[in-house]
Amino acid sequence: TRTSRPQRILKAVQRKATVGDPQSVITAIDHFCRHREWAMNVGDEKGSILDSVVNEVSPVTVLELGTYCGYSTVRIARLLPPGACVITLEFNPDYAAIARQVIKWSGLEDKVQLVEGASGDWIPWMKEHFGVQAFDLVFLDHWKERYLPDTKLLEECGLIQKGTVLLADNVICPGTPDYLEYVRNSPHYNSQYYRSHLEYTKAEDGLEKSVFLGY
Ligand SMILES: Cc1cc(-c2n[nH]c(CCNC(=O)c3cc(-c4ccc(F)cc4)cc(O)c3O)n2)ccn1
Ligand SMILES: [Mg+2]
Repeated sequence: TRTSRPQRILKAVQRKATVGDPQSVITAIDHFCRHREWAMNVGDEKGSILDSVVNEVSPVTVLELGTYCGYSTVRIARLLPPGACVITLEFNPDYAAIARQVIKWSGLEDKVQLVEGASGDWIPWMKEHFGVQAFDLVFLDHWKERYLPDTKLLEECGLIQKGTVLLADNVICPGTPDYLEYVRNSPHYNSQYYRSHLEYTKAEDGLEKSVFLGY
């Protein structure tokens, strides 16, 4: 097919959503991915859990690993108060280009910093480049085999401190077994599993919320 799936998602947003209305962007993407083409957005069911965690944490600085088309970026940014922001990392330049336009359509570009590149390359530069002390919330939604190494890297770089909340998508499907084992057995994290379903399907999936307790 001539266009990519992310391009078709953007087209659905431009056709169905209202500029400056983040909820209409979320609704348009969910409708398209449920009724037209599946895509790897966190989706409406797990998205509601994400919303409740964002509201509970009321973070000032958020790190999102794995932007894709910007669906969860919009979900998070729409709940942030003035002055708060989400830094989101995307590896694939084509996904990043679409995400920028989706975020712009939602009117939330002032609350979002989208960075292109690999998590492992960028995390060590976060403090210096963005003036970040530590993250209040980290949403892990990138390559599943990078969840554990990047969590350890965030710890080493001092970007996780007492009270930081890690929220991980896809801990069942596709699955992140080594990450789950780590946060559930570490004395430095208090973890809980939110059972749900893989976006737009009946397959089991869920989010794992882990609060860092300090050293
Ligand atoms: C900064 C940085 C960023 C990245 C990065 N950027 N964007 C991503 C996307 C990662 N997401 C997924 O692969 C994913 C897959 C499924 C899925 C697929 C197929 C199935 F059959 C079932 C489930 C479902 C999901 O919800 C997912 O999130 N990684 C990588 C490295 N460094
Ligand atoms: Mg995901």
